[in-house]
Amino acid sequence: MGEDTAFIVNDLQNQIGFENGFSSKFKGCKTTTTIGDKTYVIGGGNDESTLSVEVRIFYQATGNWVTPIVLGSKPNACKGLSAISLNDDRILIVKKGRTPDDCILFLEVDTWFVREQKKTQGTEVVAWSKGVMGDAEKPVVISGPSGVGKGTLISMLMKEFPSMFGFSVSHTTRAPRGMEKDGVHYHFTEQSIMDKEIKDGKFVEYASVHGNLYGTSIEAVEVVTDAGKRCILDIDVQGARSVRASSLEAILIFICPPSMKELETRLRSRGTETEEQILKRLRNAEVEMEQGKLSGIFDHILYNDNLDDCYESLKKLLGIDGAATATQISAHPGIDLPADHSVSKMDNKIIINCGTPELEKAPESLIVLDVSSLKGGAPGRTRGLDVYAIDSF
Ligand SMILES: Nc1nc2c(ncn2[C@@H]2O[C@H](COP(=O)(O)OP(=O)(O)O)[C@@H](O)[C@H]2O)c(=O)[nH]1
Ligand SMILES: Nc1ncnc2c1ncn2[C@@H]1O[C@H](COP(=O)(O)OP(=O)(O)O)[C@@H](O)[C@H]1O
Repeated sequence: MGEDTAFIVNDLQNQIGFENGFSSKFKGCKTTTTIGDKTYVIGGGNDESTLSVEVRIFYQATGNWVTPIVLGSKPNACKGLSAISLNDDRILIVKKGRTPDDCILFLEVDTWFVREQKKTQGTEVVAWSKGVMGDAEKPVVISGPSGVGKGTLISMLMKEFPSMFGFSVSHTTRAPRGMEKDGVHYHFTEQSIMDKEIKDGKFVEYASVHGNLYGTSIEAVEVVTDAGKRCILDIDVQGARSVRASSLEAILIFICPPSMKELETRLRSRGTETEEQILKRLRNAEVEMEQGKLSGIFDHILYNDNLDDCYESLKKLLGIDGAATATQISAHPGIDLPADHSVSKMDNKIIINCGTPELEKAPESLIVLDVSSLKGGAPGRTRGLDVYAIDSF
């Protein structure tokens, strides 16, 4: 059994004077944890309404401070913050809050996602990820050639199960079609802006498709999961390959047309592309079909011949073909963690003591966080948490 108590911030403050790494406005509350020769100082100010939790890294070997690039949604500053390292690749942060995704957070410091970002950025990178209870349903990736019916199938799913599924709104540099709305169908953007956001690590994946840039932002996926819904992504084969290699742990489905002739008919009858664009999409469709069927990227292949039949098969794959299983992902139970708490680690369990030390006779209340089944660092989310409370002892 190993035990690893959370750092006492003042000790490190005295030893290395970490005020150097923070501006004076971050005087309020900080916590630290050390992994190897790096000490991560994580802190926020006293004004909870305006500031977010900031991160600095102190290199013990050289005595240097680094301000890393911070990806993901920064949590708001608050008074009670504790940090504890898990497997040397992420730091568990516990803070005052009412629900697990509000008070249990992870700062990824050496996960696959962060290592990839460090390579791209050439500097220190850390990423915030919210703790998610249990095995939230995996995101669903739908791919297939232009005109095969991806959008139609996704619309049917969202219409029948509006509280269960949420669409990941991609960014694209292509022009909007007649009925398309910015922020609903796509975030329509410019190449230079999107290039910068990609460089800043804001995207889970991106690809150049039919001459335009398309990408899924971390935020697009987070917005859906924050609403307690299962995320659906409509992305091309290159994007699906990136997702397959990532920690997103999605189910990947490729939709095939009954024939190339029928694909052309659908594309033409949709009437949204110029002749030149149609020809380009049909040429690309040949390659996409080959990669979709043979690459091993996809978990399932569906043929969209008769639309209703294909939709029924899709629901079956997602486990929602019977009314009994068509339930919404349940909301998180509240845990109401106070600012005044202490955190320690025993094996795969984090023990959060919410007792009030000043009141000697007050019953101690423990919250136990089981981290033995953590699933990946899906950008923005770390699944597989089990949280339970022991009221008093
Ligand atoms: N990699 C990637 N591909 C995307 C994304 N959003 C859309 N796509 C793909 O881009 C391609 C073109 O999409 P679109 O212009 O809407 O045309 P459509 O395929 O005819 O509906 C399709 O294969 C989409 O699946 C994204 O965020 N990432
Ligand atoms: N099974 C089907 N049979 C006939 N037409 C279909 C079928 N599925 C979709 N369509 C039609 O084909 C066109 C292209 O579908 P869409 O969903 O826009 O494709 P994608 O999103 O894959 O580009 C639309 O006009 C749609 O109504």
